[in-house]
Amino acid sequence: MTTLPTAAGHVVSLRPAESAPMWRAGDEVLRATDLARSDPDELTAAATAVAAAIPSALVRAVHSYRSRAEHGDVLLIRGTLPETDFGANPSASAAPLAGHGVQHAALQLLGIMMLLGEPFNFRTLYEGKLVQHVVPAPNMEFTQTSESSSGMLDWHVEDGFSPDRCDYFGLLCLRGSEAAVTRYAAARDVVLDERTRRILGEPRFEMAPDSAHVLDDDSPCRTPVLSGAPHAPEICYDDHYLTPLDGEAAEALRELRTQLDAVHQGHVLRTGDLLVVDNRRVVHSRTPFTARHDGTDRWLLRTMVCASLPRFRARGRRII
Ligand SMILES: O=C(O)CCC(=O)C(=O)O
Ligand SMILES: [Fe+2]
Repeated sequence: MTTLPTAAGHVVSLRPAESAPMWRAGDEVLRATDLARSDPDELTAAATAVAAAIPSALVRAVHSYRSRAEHGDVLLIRGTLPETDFGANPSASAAPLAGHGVQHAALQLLGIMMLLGEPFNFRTLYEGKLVQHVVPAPNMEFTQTSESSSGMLDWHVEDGFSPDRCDYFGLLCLRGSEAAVTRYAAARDVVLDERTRRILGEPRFEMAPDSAHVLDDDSPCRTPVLSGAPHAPEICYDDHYLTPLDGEAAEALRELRTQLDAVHQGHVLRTGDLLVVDNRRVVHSRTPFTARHDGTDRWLLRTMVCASLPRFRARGRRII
């Protein structure tokens, strides 16, 4: 395994010999089970077989990321999938995990993400699927959702309207697009004067749910934008769904927005790349790409993780 600290985050590249035990564990699971019929708890339990086969160097890298994140709040793990044809991509985020290739990939994604906590989803998001497809969908090109393509997917955190938003999410690339750059900016990298920082730390903002959620009540919640310890600041930001409640708050938000553009890093995801993002400390976005809608489009799998076991248990279920 090679590890490469960069300004953007930490990159870990697995050699095929290191990934092979995980792939074999996945194959064994799939010989006995069709995961398309598994519920979210069964899917998670199945992925423990992959988790148990993770090479120790990767366990160490993920542990160092989750405990100190000294190389950044994003971790890129490369070489997680064998060179396989994953077939035609589905054209909706909530599509089932159909077929051996995508089920295999879902197990790798869940198996590794479990090192950070418990996978979960909102029941209001993509039919509560534990593993969602990030694929371009017809007529969704310019939306601010996982199904967008021709339009920029602007700066956001996942589910900023909810205190239950994930602590981490993982994006596993089955098929990339050279035009699609996944961009990220960490709260600890933005440079702001004391006054702006103070205003952003006050609940002078409202965050509304994004359009991907199907909700009865879509009223916004009051929130600060920056929070947490000074050495590990957290951020709750969205270009479209966050509203400042006064003029000073609006000005502070504009300064933050400028900083996100100034300090961001980016990565073009390729097959087998797993990008792990700290959703409490990082804002992300994705540049436009062209969708063909012919089954050969860019295709990622995404899952979200709750890192606090007491918080996870208090919710009482995996799909909340
Ligand atoms: O497509 C990407 O690289 C990012 C996707 C994303 O941010 C999302 O689905 O919310
Ligand atoms: Fe996102």
